[in-house]
Amino acid sequence: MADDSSRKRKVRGRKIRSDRSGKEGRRAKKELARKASQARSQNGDSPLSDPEEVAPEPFVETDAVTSLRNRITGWLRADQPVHLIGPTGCGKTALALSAAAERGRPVVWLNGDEAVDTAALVGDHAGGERYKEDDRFVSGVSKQTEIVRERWVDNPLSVAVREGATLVYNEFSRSDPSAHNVLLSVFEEGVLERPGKRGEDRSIDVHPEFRAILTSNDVEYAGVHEQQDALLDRFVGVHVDYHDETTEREIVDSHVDLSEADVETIVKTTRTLRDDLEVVVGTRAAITAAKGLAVFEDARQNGAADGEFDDDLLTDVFMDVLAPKIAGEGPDDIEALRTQIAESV
Ligand SMILES: Nc1ncnc2c1ncn2[C@@H]1O[C@H](COP(=O)(O)OP(=O)(O)OP(=O)(O)O)[C@@H](O)[C@H]1O
Repeated sequence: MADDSSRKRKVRGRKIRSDRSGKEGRRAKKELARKASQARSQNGDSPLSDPEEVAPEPFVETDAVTSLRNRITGWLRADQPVHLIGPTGCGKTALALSAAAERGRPVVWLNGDEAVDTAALVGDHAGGERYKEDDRFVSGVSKQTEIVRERWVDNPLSVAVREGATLVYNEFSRSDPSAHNVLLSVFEEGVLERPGKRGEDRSIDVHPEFRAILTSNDVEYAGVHEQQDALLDRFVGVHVDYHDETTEREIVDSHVDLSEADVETIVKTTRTLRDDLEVVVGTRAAITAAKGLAVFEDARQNGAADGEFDDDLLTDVFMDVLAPKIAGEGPDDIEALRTQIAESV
């Protein structure tokens, strides 16, 4: 990505909020409150969130970030589900939530994992509701019958399609692909089937404002299921790579209290490690390293200027940050990683 610092523009979190002020915002808020309380009374605990609450904070916008987010919101306006694909920790979730917040519709958040099946997406029977009915046959003689009525609870996908929310389905490729069969008819026919639900309202018509943003790491990363082509074909795929160096500096700077020179060194080191190492070194790694370096008192040699960290400590910090990525490997691999980091630092 080009490093275009001359045209850079930075906006911190609250900007989304101030842009959305005024009448339209108030109306949207009222509708949200109504929807949220409706869904809560039906479901007990609603998965709907206020878009302002999900807006990531801090959120740095440079031209590169803004243009990516505009692509996402543009495709959503064109009624296309968007699949954000990119390496771990490059900023997919932040972009997805920022785009979802920008729409101003309620947001439903879902996290993919092995345990997600169709019922977890759509809904399930949550036991029976018991009540007693009195039958009076003859005056003075009564019979009580216990009735058990099945109680259905909608899960996030059903709530999202019914309420016209923006669904943010994070790491969706971690879920079993068969759980996603119900999504095909959502995107193709505008109908959500609720398998297991009996009666006329077994299916829900998808609200015209329903939109979906899905994120996933590139398929080569371990532990990820390959999803069915029929589903992937229905998404627009936006590839998100690591941000340019200026953007990455702005992002790290927004998360920690360090000088510009310190942040510059940390980001440069991160980017060198990204090129040199086989493990994934995302922006999250840079932020975590910066958080450590901000508190370790022995981070600098005596008299060192801003941006100059003690090499051994810098190695230790990046080692700690990246070690989880080789968890389970033998001592040789751990040592090899340390040597590589020390050389890059
Ligand atoms: N524009 C931004 N402004 C501020 N912080 C950001 C921005 N983009 C990303 N970040 C931060 O960078 C880190 C990684 O971002 P994020 O979690 O969105 O990445 P991801 O690609 O979704 O990661 P994963 O694949 O692990 O879910 C987070 O700490 C996030 O807060």
